[in-house]
Amino acid sequence: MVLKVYGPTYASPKRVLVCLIEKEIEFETVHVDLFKGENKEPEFLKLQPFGVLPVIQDGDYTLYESRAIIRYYAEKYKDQGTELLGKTIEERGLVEQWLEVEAHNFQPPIYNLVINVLFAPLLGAPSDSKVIEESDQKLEKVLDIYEDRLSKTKYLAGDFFSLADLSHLPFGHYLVNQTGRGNLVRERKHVSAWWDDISNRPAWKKVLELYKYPV
Ligand SMILES: N[C@@H](CCC(=O)N[C@@H](CS(=O)(=O)O)C(=O)NCC(=O)O)C(=O)O
Repeated sequence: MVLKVYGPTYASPKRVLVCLIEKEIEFETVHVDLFKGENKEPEFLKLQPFGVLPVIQDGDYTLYESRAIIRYYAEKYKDQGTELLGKTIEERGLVEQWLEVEAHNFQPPIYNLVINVLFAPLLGAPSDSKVIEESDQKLEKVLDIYEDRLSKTKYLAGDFFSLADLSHLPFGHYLVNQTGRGNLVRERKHVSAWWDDISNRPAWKKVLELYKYPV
């Protein structure tokens, strides 16, 4: 049975897809239409009770939460494809640290901008200007910390590409290309060079080619 990834056009499922391609793991995708509410259907909720994407089915093994899924496959296929977890426990610690930073400091403000700058106007919903302003301010501070870190090491966990860098791709793509705030990256020399490096990796370009973002 081939691994099934439910999504796949949305940002968090793309985090899983790019990891599977880097690890040279075969998979199929199952489209779930969020705009039609298919993620709230009883059948889907049996797989993912929180009603969000992605979820994977690998034989009789089911897993959700994109960062849990990429950690699982990066470990399970440690010796296949791109090495993504570092070579020592100290490097692994830094990979985990920056994975958490991405989840708790990088993605949330970008998610708020995607909802309020990108989706709200499309759906005829009101945008929250206070949330937009707070998200811009939070991102400035976060990216200043990234600029300092990336002035010392080529990648976030060290001088090697890892799961931590990979995890930034789906929402970094929104930030740089679709929120009108790409300048926040471009104004920071090391962050800009890092973004160009990781977003030009063949695996990510393949994800963008095969699975278009919904907007
Ligand atoms: N922490 C979850 C977040 C999943 C999530 O919020 N997915 C969004 C799609 S995306 O924002 O990641 O592109 C979703 O399904 N949203 C549907 C909904 O919120 O009803 C993960 O990383 O898997």
